[in-house]
Amino acid sequence: MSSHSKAPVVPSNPFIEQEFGSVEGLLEFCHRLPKLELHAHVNGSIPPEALRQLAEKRASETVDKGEAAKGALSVLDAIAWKSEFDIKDFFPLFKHIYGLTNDPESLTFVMHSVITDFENDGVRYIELRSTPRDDPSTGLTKESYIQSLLSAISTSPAKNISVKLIVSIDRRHTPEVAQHIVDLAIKYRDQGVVGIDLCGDPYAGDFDAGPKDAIVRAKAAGLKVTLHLAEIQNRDEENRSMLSVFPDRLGHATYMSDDVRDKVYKDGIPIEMCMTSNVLSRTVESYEVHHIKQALEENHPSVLCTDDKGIISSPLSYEYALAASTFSMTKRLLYDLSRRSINAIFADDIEKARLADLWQAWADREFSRATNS
Ligand SMILES: CNc1ncnc2c1ncn2[C@@H]1O[C@H](COP(=O)(O)O)[C@@H](O)[C@H]1O
Repeated sequence: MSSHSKAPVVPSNPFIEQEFGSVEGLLEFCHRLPKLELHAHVNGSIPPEALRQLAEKRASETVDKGEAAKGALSVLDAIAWKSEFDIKDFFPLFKHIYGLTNDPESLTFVMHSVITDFENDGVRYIELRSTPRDDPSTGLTKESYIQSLLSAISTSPAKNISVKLIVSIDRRHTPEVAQHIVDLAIKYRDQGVVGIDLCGDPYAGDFDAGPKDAIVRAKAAGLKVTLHLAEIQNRDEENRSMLSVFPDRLGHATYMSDDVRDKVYKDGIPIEMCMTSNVLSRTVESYEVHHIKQALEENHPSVLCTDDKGIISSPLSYEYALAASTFSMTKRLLYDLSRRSINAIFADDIEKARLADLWQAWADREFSRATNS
């Protein structure tokens, strides 16, 4: 098996040397910086070591589950691809992971690994998202899937991170399934569910004929909504229809026509930016031309996120470091970017105030230290 790929290389330049001393200094700062993660898919965020452990455990079990293990090991192999990768190669990987994360025990293991992994990277608040699934082979239902994730959140050993759940609808889901998922999100909203996401292969499904009505109902019920929008080109009609449901945040928002971008910017809808994921899946050519550049220049609310950290191998601290290196961002600008992301969270004002205090205390220590030294 090929070895697992490394996190992206953060290039140095004179600005980085002046502001952070070195790339190591930059990475150390970005690791220490308190961060929020608002766009992370659970099954795409499983640390490779955890996936391997799960696969090895399954391989030692029944014949059928051994097949699932083989599939997952092939994902670990695929993770070493990088240079030949494309967004169309991405979605088939998940069916292999799903063969392993299909009962409460494995879901708990996975959630604990994912949460601890983000905590260890200095993430202090996370909204994890996941698509509820049935699996007749284990008796898993969409409802027991959500219950398993929520119960894993409450038993997580990670104590320095606050965790919420966004329930995802897949673009391939029928309107009935989408409505059922919204029912479940409403049912569990007092237990940690904060919103609904629309995700999945952007080449599949049809927003108007599929999940739109369910998402309108979710909004009417007071749930927050985030939509993967414009991840690929030539979806202008769909993008306009998506904006008509008043999403609270957008994922990616890469290929917006002028009128769509004008509306998104005018309405100040925060965008979850996943730079490495976009570059590796080739929906964006390079970090330098990533659309976060324009958003930062125009002061549009932008949140740095990882998307599928288990597959793309880039922790959130690296996304900050890459932004600093690419767009010459100072320590203060990185802090402000992270701090402003608090405004975009789906949790209530009490949680926002708690986080604001946490961030302020960090800044007081960090920046007075810098002034005093
Ligand atoms: C590359 N960018 C992306 N664009 C759209 N959807 C994505 C995605 N990355 C992941 N997913 C969605 O998240 C699911 C895996 O996590 P959960 O099973 O929900 O936890 C994938 O099946 C896909 O539907």
